[in-house]
Amino acid sequence: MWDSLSVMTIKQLFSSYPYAADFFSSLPNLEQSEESSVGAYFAAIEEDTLQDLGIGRQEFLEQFLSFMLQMEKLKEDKVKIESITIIGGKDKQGKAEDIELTIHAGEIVCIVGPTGSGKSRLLADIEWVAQQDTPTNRKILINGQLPDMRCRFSVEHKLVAQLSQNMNFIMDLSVEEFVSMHAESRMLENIEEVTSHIIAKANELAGEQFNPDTPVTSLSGGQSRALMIADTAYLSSSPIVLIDEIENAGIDRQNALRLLIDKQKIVLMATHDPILALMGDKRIVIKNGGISKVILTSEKERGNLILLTAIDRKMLAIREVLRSGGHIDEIPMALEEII
Ligand SMILES: Nc1ncnc2c1ncn2[C@@H]1O[C@H](COP(=O)(O)OP(=O)(O)OP(=O)(O)O)[C@@H](O)[C@H]1O
Repeated sequence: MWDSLSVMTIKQLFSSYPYAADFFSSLPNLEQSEESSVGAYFAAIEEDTLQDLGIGRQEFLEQFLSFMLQMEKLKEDKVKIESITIIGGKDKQGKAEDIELTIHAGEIVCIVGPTGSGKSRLLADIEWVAQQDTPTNRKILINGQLPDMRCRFSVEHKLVAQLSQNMNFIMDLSVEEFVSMHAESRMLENIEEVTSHIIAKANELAGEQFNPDTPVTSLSGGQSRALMIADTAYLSSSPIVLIDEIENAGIDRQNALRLLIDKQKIVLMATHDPILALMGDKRIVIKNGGISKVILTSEKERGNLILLTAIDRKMLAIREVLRSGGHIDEIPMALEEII
């Protein structure tokens, strides 16, 4: 199998692999600095002269496979997250935030509040595993305890997958190359199948279709978002998913959220959208930089989701007419019929 891997594929594998430098430094015959040894190995892969570094191509790749498996195992052992706890800090005026909120694996928690109130800040506190060292002075516990500090600063122990409002690609790759590189780094067997599934799902979410050979740099904001949502849903192993306003991206947001929900994960989502907010188990209300209350989604509210979804479908249909250059007065069913 290894012999059939092209030098290009091996290079792609390493450039997408976050622990490539750790792997290279675990190899023998490294008298130079870590950085130049990585360079030396890269050059040797490129020129197919690994033998000169005292390691055959097959042996090199087998060592890489076993290294990757060890890293995955380490990650699973270390990052079994059952809960996160937010311990209150202070609001923008310095008033104490009197709260201790624990969120368990499998829960979906929405964050609501006016523009500029501090929703993204709360997500950032969780992403950074804040320890009273952010403007809010909040503290985040993992499984009820102070976290292992490695999970704050190392890519290797990263707990969080984040879908932020702004998303730009800077790589010169096609959509297919981008997704399959990620799938390869996750050591999946059916890379082609997973890749085309992710691209198909992303296209379901995005309004305007794109192809596997579309360069990632030419995707629109909504298309990039759709691709990252599908990619996160199928390939991310992070136990916590943070989502900042999927509603603004012009994508099918209910479908997007359904994709991201995983019984094992903790999902936190900042939103201004009543439908998404009611799809959560509870919602954190932010006011003036602080958590002002936490509301459990009631059965009555859930019941209203049916009506809200019908209104939303109507609005989507109207938007479609608008997007395709039609007249709004052509909509057959009136909005009053729903309400
Ligand atoms: N408790 C706090 N103490 C000090 N600064 C804060 C606090 N909470 C939020 N901020 C700051 O307030 C600003 C606005 O917060 P943020 O961007 O999180 O708002 P938002 O609710 O996400 O807004 P939008 O809905 O427009 O995205 C940021 O600069 C943030 O760092």
